[in-house]
Amino acid sequence: MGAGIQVTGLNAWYGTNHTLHDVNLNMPANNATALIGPSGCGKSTFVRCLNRMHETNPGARVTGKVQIADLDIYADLSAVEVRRRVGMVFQRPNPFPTMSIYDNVASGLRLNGFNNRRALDGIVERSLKDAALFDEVKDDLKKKSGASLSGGQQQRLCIARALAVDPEVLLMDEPASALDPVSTAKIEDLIFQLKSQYTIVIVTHNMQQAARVAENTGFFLSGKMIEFDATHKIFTNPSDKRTEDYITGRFG
Ligand SMILES: Nc1ncnc2c1ncn2[C@@H]1O[C@H](COP(=O)(O)OP(=O)(O)OP(=O)(O)O)[C@@H](O)[C@H]1O
Repeated sequence: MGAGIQVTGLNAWYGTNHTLHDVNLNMPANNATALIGPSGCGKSTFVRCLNRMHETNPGARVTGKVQIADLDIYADLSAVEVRRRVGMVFQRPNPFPTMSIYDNVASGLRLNGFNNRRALDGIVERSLKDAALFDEVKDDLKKKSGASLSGGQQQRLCIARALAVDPEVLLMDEPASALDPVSTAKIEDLIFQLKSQYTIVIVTHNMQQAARVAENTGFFLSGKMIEFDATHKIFTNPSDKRTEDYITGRFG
């Protein structure tokens, strides 16, 4: 099951560059939340604070609180435990190119010391099915490398790899922006299905995509969360003039 995410007073810096300013946000479990806003407003930085990746940048700093279910991810869990619970998919599909499809999906579990072959077979199959890729690759699991797949298939492979360790949250940073329209539609369908099992946070520049997949949408500007509300409200009747200017294309 997915877990809700509660962010309170979150600030983030790269060195002296204060990038996120006092962000407060409540993302319900088993929903998709879309994050929109102009380039450089801090969307990626924000999602990287949700799985403690931000702190891997030299000189980077985070203050405030991020709770997943009832656990404070900075106080109660190690970074490794957080990344087990919070999977991430990036803009460019990044499968391990020389590993087989099977080994790509199994990689996270093996890294955690999980080696039961029969159980691994079951998890790899389930993860590929959940990522809507199994039928396309089932005859080549151990024969083909991750790099031999199309871009859209590679992105679904990366989703399967993220799902294999059974996370509660899936972060997706512009997961379809490098894909063609057919592959994009598949990823959007997938997000819809995955919501029943995971809480999804998706960064997107595509407002139609946000409207299609997300129950709630947050609008970032200059590192601040300007408005967070039901997606239909954000796109039809936003409360803040700056949100309205952005969604109507008056700036950005
Ligand atoms: N590794 C880094 N080191 C220093 N500054 C960074 C780093 N990554 C991002 N920044 C800065 O942090 C700010 C927010 O960037 P971020 O990538 O979070 O924005 P974004 O909204 O995701 O942008 P885009 O939509 O273009 O991906 C920008 O000013 C950016 O220059």
